[in-house]
Formats: sequence, structure tokens, C-alpha cells
Amino acid sequence: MNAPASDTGLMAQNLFVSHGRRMVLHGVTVGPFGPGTLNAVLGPNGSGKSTLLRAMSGLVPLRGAVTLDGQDLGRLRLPARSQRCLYLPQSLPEPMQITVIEAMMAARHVMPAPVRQQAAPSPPAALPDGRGTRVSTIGTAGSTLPGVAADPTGCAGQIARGSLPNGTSSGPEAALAWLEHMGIAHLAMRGLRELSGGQRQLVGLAQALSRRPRALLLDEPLSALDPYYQQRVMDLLAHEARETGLVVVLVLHDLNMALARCHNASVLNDGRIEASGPPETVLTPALLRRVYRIDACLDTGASGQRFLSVRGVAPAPRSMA
Ligand SMILES: Nc1ncnc2c1ncn2[C@@H]1O[C@H](COP(=O)(O)OP(=O)(O)OP(=O)(O)O)[C@@H](O)[C@H]1O
Repeated sequence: MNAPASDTGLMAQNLFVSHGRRMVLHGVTVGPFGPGTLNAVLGPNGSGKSTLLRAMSGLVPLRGAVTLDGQDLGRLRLPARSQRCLYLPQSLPEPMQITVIEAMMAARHVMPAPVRQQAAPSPPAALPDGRGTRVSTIGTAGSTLPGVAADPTGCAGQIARGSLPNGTSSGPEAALAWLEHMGIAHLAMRGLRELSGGQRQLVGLAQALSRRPRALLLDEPLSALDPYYQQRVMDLLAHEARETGLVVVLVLHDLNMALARCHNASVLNDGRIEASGPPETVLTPALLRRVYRIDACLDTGASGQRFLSVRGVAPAPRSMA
């Protein structure tokens, strides 16, 4: 039987998910992840991390319950659900032939379910999660934006630094402000198709944040990013969480990033939760050996920060004689 749903935060209770006949998640319970927190989902390849995020976002059928602030998300239709709890996948679909700024503005207007199409002034834009390819309108997202076309970087520089767009702004200024805060305003007028993998990942993150969900489920959001942008994205997520109460759940393979930046870590192994709690209490040498098959221990740096030292793969268990 499920425990009572938490009144605040995001929680998954007793989730069972199968792909075909194969059970991939076996009664997984995580959370509640409180408002304003960053929560890592960890585990080896194939352990079920993406499946868990997809299940929590309503993209795969499941047995169990997912609640946000006490509300059963399973009772919502997908558009309403993804407005509250938005999932950004690991691999982004082939982008449309539109500019970054158009994609940003489209993201703020997208209806994530089929909608009655109005005469659209511009081509429909795709969200990175592959949903929302039908757009009611894209506002002013034509090929020429007022004051933007000639010098996108200069225009972005006019936006007040330090203030993120509020929940209602959806014009080019707000779109540019998000790009600025992600550190990619210089890409505003570039075509989505011209971007590198990491640049596309950053645009996807900016799109997701700009939609102001209550919870954000990010599948390996740092996987294509260099160290500068990894830190920058984590700064922005932490800022958003702190200022707006956003709940962030993110799949990570970088255990030191989880240690340094996340309030909570949930470790999946073969479709089951091995441990959950503050990262420094979860990532013990025994767990790392058992789950990741590495020989590692927690160290403390000069400024008191905890970090993992990995010595190598764990020695193979002695055979039973
Ligand atoms: N569409 C699918 N059909 C069948 N099996 C699937 C499907 N998607 C995932 N699986 C299987 O489910 C298990 C969990 O996959 P999942 O992608 O959730 O793992 P993961 O922990 O995210 O892995 P990684 O770290 O490699 O991204 C794996 O064994 C995988 O092969």
C-alpha cells in the first residue's frame, strides 16, 4: 500500500514499469523532493534512470503514483501535467529549421498536446522533448526580430542582468534574457540545425526553464557540456530552485557533481532504489563497490568540500572455493 502523498514537493511511489514483458522498475519510491531542491538520480548504465524520469513525466505507462504538491499527476492530461512537471530527454530530436530565438519564443507558447491549429505565421517549432510540435501561434517569431537581427549579442546585452524574466513575459526580450542567463545569447540568431550538441542541450535547457514548470525532470542535462557550462547550468538551476521553489530532478553520472550540488541523491540499481538521502551519506565506499563496481572513497578537500576519489575498478569478488 502506498504511503500518504506528501503535501509539498514531487514524489513517486511504488512505480512498476515494464518494457514489453521485461520489468524495468520494480516498486521504485523516491522523494518527496521538496520545493527549491536539486535531486540527483544516480545509477549505472541500464539501471532505469531514464525510465524513471519518463514514468514520472507520464510518458510511459506505469503502476504506482506520482504526486506533486499532493496532487496525483496521473489524473491530469499530458498537456496540463507537462506544464507542471516538464521532462527534458537525454537525446533531443532533429531540430526544425528555425533560429534559436524563434525556438525560445515558441517554447513559451507551445501547447504540448494536439491543438486546433490557427493560421501560423511561422513554421511550427519542436520542443526538445519531441512533444509540442503543434503550435497555436509563435507570436512575433519571424525571421526578423525588432532590434535583434543585426546584432543579437548586443541586443541581449541591453537586458537587465541579474533579473530573470517573470512568468508572463514571452516576447523576444524574455527569450533573450533566458539565453543571456544560460550564457548563449550570442547564439540567438543561429539556426537550431547549425548548433553543436552541447549548444543544442543548452537551448533545450533554456526552453525548459522558460516555461516555468513547478518541477523539472532533466535526463543527463550536463552530458554534452564543457566544465564551464556544467557549472553555469548548475548555478542557474540552483538559482531558479532557490528563488522560485522549482523542484529539480536530474540524472547524473558525475558523482562529484551530485555531491557538490545536490540536496539529495537516489541511487538506482537494476530497477530498484539502493539508497536515497543526502549524497555524502548515500555514496559510501560499500555502495560504490556494490552498485558501480568501483573502488572509491569520500575525501575532504582543503575548504571542507567532500569529493570522491576513485582508485579504479573494484577487485573482483573472490570465488567461493
Ligand atoms: N524502449 C525500450 N524497450 C525495451 N527496453 C528498454 C527500452 N528503453 C529502455 N529499455 C531497457 O530498460 C532498462 C533501463 O533503461 P534506461 O534507459 O532507463 O536506463 P538508464 O539507467 O537511463 O541507462 P543509461 O545510464 O545508459 O542512460 C535497460 O535495460 C534498457 O535496455
